[in-house]
Amino acid sequence: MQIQLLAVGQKMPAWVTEGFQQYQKRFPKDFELMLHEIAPGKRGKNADISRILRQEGEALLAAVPKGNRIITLEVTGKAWQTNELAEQMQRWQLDGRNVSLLIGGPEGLSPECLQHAEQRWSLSPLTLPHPLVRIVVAESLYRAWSINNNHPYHRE
Ligand SMILES: C[S@@+](CC[C@H](N)C(=O)[O-])C[C@H]1O[C@@H](n2cnc3c(N)ncnc32)[C@H](O)[C@@H]1O
Repeated sequence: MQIQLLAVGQKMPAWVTEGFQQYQKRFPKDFELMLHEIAPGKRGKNADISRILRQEGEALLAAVPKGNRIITLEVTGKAWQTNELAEQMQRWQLDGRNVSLLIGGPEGLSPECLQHAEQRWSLSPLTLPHPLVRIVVAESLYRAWSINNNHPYHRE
């Protein structure tokens, strides 16, 4: 299966790119984690934030391949424990569709993105900076994958 990580934010510092790739490269060929970055809107002095949010949301949704399961990353989403995430991953695989995980920009995700979500995933009750979110997501997915595949990465 393919998991597409769709994130608002480009031109990340090297530590973010390296951190994400550290985990991305560990997945086998039949379980691909792909990153698709969306350009953030320009937030000038008098920027119309609701318009920017809507445009970022449109760009995110336009990048989702038809039929994918959409899961939004939200502070107020469901906080899965690692074994629960591993179970979710098994369900996603049985379902046969690929998955798109949506990460918002500085003001979060647009209402349209939230409406399209089949599931909402929270990593923590803390609001995390969006560059960090993609790394934590990649590591958490890799850990869940390792549980489902009896790989020694995860230890109880
Ligand atoms: C800087 S945060 C946006 C904060 C914004 N005020 C909000 O409430 O959504 C950028 C993005 O990172 C993701 N994010 C941040 N913290 C998160 C958490 N604890 N769990 C899941 N996603 C998180 C969300 O997708 C969010 O849209």
